[in-house]
Amino acid sequence: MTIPHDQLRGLIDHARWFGGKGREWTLAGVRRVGELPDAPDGLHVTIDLAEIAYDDGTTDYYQLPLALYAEPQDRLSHALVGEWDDEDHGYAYVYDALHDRESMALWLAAFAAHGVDPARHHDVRGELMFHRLPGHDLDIEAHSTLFSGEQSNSSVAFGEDALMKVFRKVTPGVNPDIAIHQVLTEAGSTHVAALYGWLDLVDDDADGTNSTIQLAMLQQFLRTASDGWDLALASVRNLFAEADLHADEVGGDFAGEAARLGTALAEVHADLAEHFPVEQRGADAASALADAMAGRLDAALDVVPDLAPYADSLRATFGRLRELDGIDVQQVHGDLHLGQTLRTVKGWKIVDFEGEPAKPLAERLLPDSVWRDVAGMIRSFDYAPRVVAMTAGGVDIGGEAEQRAYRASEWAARNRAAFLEAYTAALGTALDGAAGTLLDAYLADKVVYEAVYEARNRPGWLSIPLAALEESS
Ligand SMILES: Nc1ncnc2c1ncn2[C@@H]1O[C@H](COP(=O)(O)OP(=O)(O)O)[C@@H](O)[C@H]1O
Ligand SMILES: O=P(O)(O)O[C@H]1O[C@H](CO)[C@@H](O[C@H]2O[C@H](CO)[C@@H](O)[C@H](O)[C@H]2O)[C@H](O)[C@H]1O
Repeated sequence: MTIPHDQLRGLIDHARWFGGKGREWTLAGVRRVGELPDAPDGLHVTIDLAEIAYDDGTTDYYQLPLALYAEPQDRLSHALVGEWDDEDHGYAYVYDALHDRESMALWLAAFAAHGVDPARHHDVRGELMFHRLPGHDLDIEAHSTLFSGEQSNSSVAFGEDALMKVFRKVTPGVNPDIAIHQVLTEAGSTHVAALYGWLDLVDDDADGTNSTIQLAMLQQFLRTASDGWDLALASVRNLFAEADLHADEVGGDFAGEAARLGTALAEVHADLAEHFPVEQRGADAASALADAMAGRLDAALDVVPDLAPYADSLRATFGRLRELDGIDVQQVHGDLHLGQTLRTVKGWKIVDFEGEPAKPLAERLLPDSVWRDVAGMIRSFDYAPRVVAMTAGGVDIGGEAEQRAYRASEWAARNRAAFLEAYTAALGTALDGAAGTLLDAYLADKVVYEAVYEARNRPGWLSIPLAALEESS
């Protein structure tokens, strides 16, 4: 019997990493693409690809690492996907392998055994290829722990040594997260976690050609790092707790960190400009970009009708971009926000160079303007105080909500200014007319993207981008 679709549908539908929420879809097929070598008796660790067909005719593929046990595993009851008569391995109790230390140990061992020697890149099934960069000995005794956060992919830490990110939505081609981490690691950048390795699926197409799907990456685990988003929220809470003090007078002021983030981003942009193509594009590129942004707005209006009152003003912002003589483009992060930054004792690190999860992979490695990343961070400086203000709750005694809104704006403006000043100073650029127009357009495009993202993933937070639009209208 092949894999029963109804059991997998439940897994996919409820997963945080499933990007098709809010759309009509069917599970069109499930294909086994790999199996990890050296599993003990009674266990098979497989990788399947689920084909999701949407009612608009488009298709996505999601990676499902599974653990097929001959016997039920009580310790994994929380990760049970179902039980069925597996085509390859007979009757099996099937679990999400990322929750299972036995299965993850096999993944790590495969990186250790097959990754470094090109002659041994191939796994026993001949489709999975484990790669490693030299310079780090993996701790193969380390136990795995699955991250529980809000993620588009799934991350598993191995002790204090390594972090493996398993890409969920996969597509043939180069994954920017791997490509960019490889370049920045080899360039000695101090602002990323070093890349240790990655896993490819070499897929034989029906016409006999090969295409590679990148399934996972393994990197340095920044175990003691603090998430930039959490640090920002803590700083806002400090400010809100001191009703009569300003941001610069409160202990947890974030402006120094915002400035250091600006410098870190500038250094990453400089490294990316050195190692990936840089182009100066003409007026056509500016107008094409404006059209793309306006197109995204039109599509967003169908999903979030609440955007309608702001549509004219947003279109005017994109219209100013259309008038520019040209734009400079290079490799950028593509989806930067505070949740993609980690504060370590050695400074800020930037993570997750995969770009915007909603975009096709091929588009995400295309050069873009650095102002896209700058806008992403600035939107995050706007989000953090609004989230704290929104969740502060309680009865509004004596205009507390109004006071909090005022202080939220103060926090956002202070950190935006510190970040921008440090960023432009480090690169020797200025936020002149054209750059200002670009930044405004990217800010508008991001707020539209956020409205759709929140409507689909966190409807309770849709008010955040809408409030930002209201404030600037
Ligand atoms: N090298 C690392 N060490 C420690 N934590 C990390 C590392 N890379 C990412 N993280 C944390 O893991 C979480 C998910 O990482 P991310 O790359 O953003 O995944 P996704 O692509 O699923 O969004 C984030 O909260 C991030 O702070
Ligand atoms: O981290 P991802 O690449 O999956 O990015 C997506 O999810 C983000 C939320 O986790 C989302 O970011 C938005 O919410 C953040 C707070 O949770 C906020 O700091 C960002 O400014 C805001 O855009 C991101 O847009 C989305 O692509």
